[in-house]
Amino acid sequence: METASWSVLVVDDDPGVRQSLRLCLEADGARVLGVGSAKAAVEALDRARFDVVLLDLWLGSDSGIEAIPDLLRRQPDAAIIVITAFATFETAVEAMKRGASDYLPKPFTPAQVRHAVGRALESVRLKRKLAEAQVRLEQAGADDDCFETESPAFWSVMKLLARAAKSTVPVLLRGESGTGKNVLARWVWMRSPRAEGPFIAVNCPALSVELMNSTLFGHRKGAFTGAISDARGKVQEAEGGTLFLDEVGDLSADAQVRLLRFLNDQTYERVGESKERHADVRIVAATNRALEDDVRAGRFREDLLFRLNVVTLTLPPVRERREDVPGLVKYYLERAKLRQHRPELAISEASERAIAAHPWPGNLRELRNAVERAVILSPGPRIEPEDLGIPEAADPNEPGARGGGGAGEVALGADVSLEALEREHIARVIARAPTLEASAKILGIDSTTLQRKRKRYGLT
Ligand SMILES: Nc1ncnc2c1ncn2[C@@H]1O[C@H](COP(=O)(O)OP(=O)(O)OP(=O)(O)O)[C@@H](O)[C@H]1O
Repeated sequence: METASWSVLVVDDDPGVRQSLRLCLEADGARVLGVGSAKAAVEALDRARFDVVLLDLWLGSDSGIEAIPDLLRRQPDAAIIVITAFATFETAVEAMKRGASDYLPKPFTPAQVRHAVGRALESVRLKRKLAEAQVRLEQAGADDDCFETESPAFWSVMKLLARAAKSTVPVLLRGESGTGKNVLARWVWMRSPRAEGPFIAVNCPALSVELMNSTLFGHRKGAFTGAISDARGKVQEAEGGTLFLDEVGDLSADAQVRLLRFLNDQTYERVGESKERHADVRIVAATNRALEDDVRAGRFREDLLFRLNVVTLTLPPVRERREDVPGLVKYYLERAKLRQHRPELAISEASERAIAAHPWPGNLRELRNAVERAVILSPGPRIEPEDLGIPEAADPNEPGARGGGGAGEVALGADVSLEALEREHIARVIARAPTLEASAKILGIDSTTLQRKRKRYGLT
């Protein structure tokens, strides 16, 4: 079946079943490990990477179904195929809900096992290829950035930004996740008189509260346990250039005080030192939160907000710049075709309709990932909606097409797959809930399952 090295974890309390699956899959070139309990499966996944897990649903006193989330938490990109002698539709649905990718009823033939594992392996490889492509895309940055626009909302942002770029005043970029705040922060720097200086980006939520001040402002040797030598902070690294504070609302109270002082007179002190230092640094900050709410809740200093707010621009979400979508798709498509060596690939009319109807809650990031995904996945000469991972939209020329549907609407009971319904529902809940935790709560699933589903549906 496969020549490259691949691995399967068989989880079954019956040694006979483990042995026969091992023989069948090893004959095809798999590395197979058999274990008899959910606990042993978890330990195996902690120790080594597996492509496919064949999981019996009845493991003596353990329940295979219960174990699925735990197994996926360890290796989210592994495919789990559940096997059981008690095949019922309900257990299959339950297993899928918890993240299994397929279902194999006992008794099964070697051919059925090979077929199911082969399919799972293919999807695991595609998933990994997509994840790698996504990482490469995020790293590629400027190569794929497009600032042409037909949207009055985006146009006025760009016009103001171009003016602000020439000065040294702080800029605050607001907007939903994926609207391009990081990209525009760089854009400002590149068009500013400080383009020759450094661009230093700090992702504030990634900093631990304990190390936030020292990361930003540096520290003196011995200032705290682990401070084994003097260290300069990001502010000093950004001397003569621009310091970009992404998700600035996540700064600790103490770091907010230090930043406010720095914005007032460009002075600061390293942690554990009383010597006043000076740096010539322009601050660009971004947030996808309503900082005014944080001010009201006492989480963010109002005086700091006023200082950061000198030029504030709110980037419109994709649903409010729909006129740009066809141009952006064309732009992403041309580049993705070059990258993936598929110059002949075209886009179907059904895909164009689906793209126009989809709400794109993940904004530009989601749009670009969907196009890249489609260029990788599309088996034929034309990209179809399923390659993009978005639901089909009704054809207005077809008799019986539903009228009055808003952007991206998927009607209950219409000709749509359960998967499309689930995707759409998750996308909408994420778009309106304040946090991912809140979204998970509304959806009745845990945050890890939500993360996995977001990844699967490209809802980044
Ligand atoms: N001007 C642009 N042209 C084309 N694609 C863009 C542009 N801006 C952003 N993108 C795409 O969207 C992705 C996300 O952009 P970016 O990280 O700047 O968004 P963000 O608003 O900072 O998101 P987050 O709040 O999640 O950090 C980029 O990697 C890129 O694929």
